[in-house]
Amino acid sequence: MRHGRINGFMKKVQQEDYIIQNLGECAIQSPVIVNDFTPDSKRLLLKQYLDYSNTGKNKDEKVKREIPLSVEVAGPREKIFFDPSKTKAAIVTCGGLCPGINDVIRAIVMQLYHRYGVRNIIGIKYGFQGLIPSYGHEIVELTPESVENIHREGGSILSSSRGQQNIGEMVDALSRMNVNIFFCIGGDGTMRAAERITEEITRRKLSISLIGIPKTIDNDLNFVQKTFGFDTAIAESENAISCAHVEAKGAPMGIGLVKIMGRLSGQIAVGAALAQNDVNFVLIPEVPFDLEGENGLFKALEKRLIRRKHCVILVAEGAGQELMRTNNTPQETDASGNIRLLDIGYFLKVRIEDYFKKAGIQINLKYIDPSYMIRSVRASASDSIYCSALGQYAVHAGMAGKTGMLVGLLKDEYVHLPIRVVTSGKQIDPEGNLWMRVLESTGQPPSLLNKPLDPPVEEHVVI
Ligand SMILES: Nc1ncnc2c1ncn2[C@@H]1O[C@H](COP(=O)(O)OP(=O)(O)OP(=O)(O)O)[C@@H](O)[C@H]1O
Ligand SMILES: O=P(O)(O)OC[C@H]1O[C@](O)(CO)[C@@H](O)[C@@H]1O
Ligand SMILES: [Mg+2]
Repeated sequence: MRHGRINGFMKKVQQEDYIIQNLGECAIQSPVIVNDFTPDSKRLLLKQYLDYSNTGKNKDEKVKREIPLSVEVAGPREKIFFDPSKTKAAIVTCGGLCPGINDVIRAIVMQLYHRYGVRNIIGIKYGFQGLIPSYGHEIVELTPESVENIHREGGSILSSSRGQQNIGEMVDALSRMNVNIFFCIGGDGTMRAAERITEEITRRKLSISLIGIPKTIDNDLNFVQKTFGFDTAIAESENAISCAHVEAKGAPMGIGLVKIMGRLSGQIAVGAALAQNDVNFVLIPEVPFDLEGENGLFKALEKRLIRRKHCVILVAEGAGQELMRTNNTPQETDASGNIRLLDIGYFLKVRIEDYFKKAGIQINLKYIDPSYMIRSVRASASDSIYCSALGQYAVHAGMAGKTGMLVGLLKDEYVHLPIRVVTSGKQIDPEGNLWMRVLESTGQPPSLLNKPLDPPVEEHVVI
């Protein structure tokens, strides 16, 4: 039996209260096409926590061996590891810019200063470069006054960078500067670096806590329900999609083609399509498609144009890369080792125009690429709320001496995740409900392939 607070009164809540009424037996087959129907017998456990505080010694052993799959819940701890009056904290921001970085920096500084009384907080400039003396970047002091208004601006007051730095040299710098807690704000690359930095700190037996905060508009960190900046990026994409829709409807046989960021995952494209509902085709890296052939994109587009006279296509920048590459295409990478993508937006524009020219159908295609405009803005209200929470929970974790971990939302709960589990990359499941909802709301064919793909060998991690 559980208790719930309703209108200020405590009310006993029992399992019977959660039974849903049915009008009667359902005897008619549903016309909805999905891979998995949801049976009434599938239920969500309500806020189940597990408390193993009275287990005596070897608690970690107990978690490893006896406790079912679970993660540590974030929050202030009764006992902390670092003495606030002697604690020095450092903050770094790495990888691409993202809405909300300044909100997180502000939240960390305010929480350290006002809740814990930490007075020594520094900012590392230009990502991990700032820890390498030869770059000559200054170290900046962070105070409540210096961060007071930074959340009103996009970008990062500390700036950022890409490119690998020597792990040993970075740990030398942290140790030389007597840093006790190192907050790393970044995406998958940053977390891979953070994992290696933690290993080196552990190898040297240093008492430096490393806490990650999940930043990236791509929302591609495993187990993290949502990275900060993602919601804002979706909201910012809306304008480009609306404009594409207006342009498509404003001319005979109009096509609005929008390319949106999203390197290895189409999370932003999917989110924007579901938020916008003017999109007719969503193309993402996780779902391959053919251009030509009876089931390919061109034929589907032609059918749609004949039927509705206009069409909006939203393509994630990482989609359809295999259509543009030949065996001789060089595989270029950026300074951090991320694969440089070929331009699917321009490629599709040229190929679609070419197809309809050959088919003798006059179209009007307008191509929009909002590019960096979706990530260099300030955070939306919902992202700002998320960023403050992440900053606050990161400080609680750091002060408690936790390390090699990241704070994040999982199943609507703030949790501590070991950094090693988040870096493997999160993608949209083409068989999952999210993609099914995209297919339903766009009306695009379930597959734009002429030949079905071989079934996947690996199983998806389901959380
Ligand atoms: N395996 C690694 N070892 C050491 N450093 C790494 C490693 N992977 C990435 N880094 C470094 O981490 C930093 C951030 O990585 P990256 O540029 O890939 O951005 P990110 O954190 O993934 O963010 P985003 O994808 O949102 O831009 C870079 O300085 C990069 O060189
Ligand atoms: O800043 P850069 O190096 O051009 O990076 C662009 C990439 O960064 C991201 O914005 C975030 O990883 C991606 O969506 C995009 O592919
Ligand atoms: Mg990345």
